[in-house]
This record gives sequence, structure tokens and C-alpha cells, in this order.
Amino acid sequence: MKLLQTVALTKRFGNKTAVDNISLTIDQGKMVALLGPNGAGKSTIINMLIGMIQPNSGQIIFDGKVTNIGDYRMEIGVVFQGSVLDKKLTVKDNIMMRSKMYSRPVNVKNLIEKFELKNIWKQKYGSLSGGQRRRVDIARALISSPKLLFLDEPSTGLDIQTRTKIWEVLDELRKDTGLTIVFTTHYLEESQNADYIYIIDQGKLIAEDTVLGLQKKYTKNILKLTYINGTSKTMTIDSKDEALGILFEEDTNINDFEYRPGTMDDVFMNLTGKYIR
Ligand SMILES: Nc1ncnc2c1ncn2[C@@H]1O[C@H](COP(=O)(O)OP(=O)(O)OP(=O)(O)O)[C@@H](O)[C@H]1O
Repeated sequence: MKLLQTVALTKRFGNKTAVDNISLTIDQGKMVALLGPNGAGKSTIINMLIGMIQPNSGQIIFDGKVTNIGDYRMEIGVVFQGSVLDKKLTVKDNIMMRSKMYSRPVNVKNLIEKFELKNIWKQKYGSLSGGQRRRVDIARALISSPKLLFLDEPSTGLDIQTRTKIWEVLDELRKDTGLTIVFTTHYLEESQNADYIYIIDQGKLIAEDTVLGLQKKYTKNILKLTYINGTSKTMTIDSKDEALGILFEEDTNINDFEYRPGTMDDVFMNLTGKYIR
């Protein structure tokens, strides 16, 4: 079921078109990535979807109705790039203050458990580490039991363990509660968490599909042979059968081999002719 759609969404700042005619469909219960380099227009899209800024043209459709943000503000949670929480307040106060604003707050105990907040519950938000803060930011955005969670660059600057943890929890939440998640990222690895990826570059939507679909459309499989004499050769391959043919032919000359699908790096390179970072 379609939860949120944009039709030809466009935003200009002066004579710069930051978001150019972008149409997206976000299905209920899915994890969707907006992937693109710095300045691609990802935050501007999110800011229009959460009502921070108005589009110059285009439509936003929520739950089947052409809408403006006022109609669905209560249905969304947002985690911004920079935190908006009060540094002088404790984690508890930051989260509980917010919970009072909503008619159907989520079970706070569950959030504390899921995001491992017990040990920092009474600590001032300002004294937390980056990873701890991010966990609190997300927990707070979920306090209203939103249908849709927006995360703008959720793991920029975080260490790999914290990133992995955050993605595990988000995936669990999605499976348990049917939460729909839209996130922006310029980490290619991170986009692979998504069910569906929109690739944005210079304000334009340049490709969209699942990870596998993108790999299939925009990359080839890679076969690397390591020979008994110590040399190696890497080649692009159209199909498994072609790889098997080569391996069969080279059988007695090779020591080892690696066969892998193209990566999201290859996808981005093939689409734009440049690396994302
Ligand atoms: N308020 C503004 N006024 C003028 N230009 C803006 C404004 N906000 C964004 N832009 C420009 O619009 C373009 C898209 O910016 P945006 O922040 O949406 O990119 P992004 O993909 O989110 O980048 P990043 O990954 O660095 O956050 C950029 O060229 C940016 O400079």
C-alpha cells in the first residue's frame, strides 16, 4: 500500500533548482533510502515532506490524499542531521516531555530497552557520546508512535558498531510495528539496508530500484582468478554460466577465484561517472 507519494516535486532557491521534478512512492512498512552525494537535494526533499519548507511546485500525497503537512504532521517522526534536543535536560526529561504532547505515546519501557537507554536515562543529554545521542534522538522521534519515520543522515559520524546497532533496531521496529522508514544517506553500504533506493544527483532522480535491481541494471558480476604462478586477473561477467565456463577452462591453471555481484559503488560510478565520496 502506498503511504506517501510525491509527484513532480520541485524546489528552487533563487536560480538554483535544489530538487527538480522528483516523484517518489513510499510503500507502507518499507525502508526507503534517498542516496546521493553532498548537495544532491536529499535534505531539501525531506524538509518538504516534513513541512519545514514549501515546494515551488508538485504534489505530496499521504494515505491517498493530496495533502499539506498539517494533515499528517501527527503521523510522522523526524530525526534531523543535527540534534534538536535540549542539552541541559536529562534523557528522561527530553523524551518524557515530548511524550506528553501526543495522544497515543508509545510504550516507553520498550523504547528504553530497544535503544539501550537504561544506563543513560538520568544523564544530561549534553554529556552523552555521539552514538548515545543518536539513539536518544531516534527514541524521541518514535515517542508519538508515528506511521512514518524520517531520518536525515542517521549515522554520519558514528562508529561502525553504533551504526550496525541502529540499523538492527530500526529493522526490528519495522518488522514488529509496520513502521515505514525514509532515510537519506551518502553511505553506499547504508543504502543496502533499504528495501528500495532512490538515487538523487544534482537535484534529479537518476535511478530507482531495489539493491538487487540496481546491481542487475547498472553493474556486471566480477570474476577474479588467482593463478598458480601468483598472478591474478579480474573480469566482468554477464552470467553465472559464463563464469562457470571460464573456471572450467582455466581449472588447472588457477589456485583460487572470487565471484561477486557488482557493488553499490559500481552502480553509482556507472550512473554518474564519479564516486560518491
Ligand atoms: N536554504 C537554502 N538556500 C539556498 N540554497 C540551499 C538552501 N538549502 C539547500 N540549498 C542548496 O540546495 C542544494 C541541495 O541541498 P541539500 O541540503 O538538500 O543536499 P543534500 O543532498 O541533503 O546534501 P548533504 O548530503 O550535504 O546534506 C545544495 O546546492 C544547497 O546548497
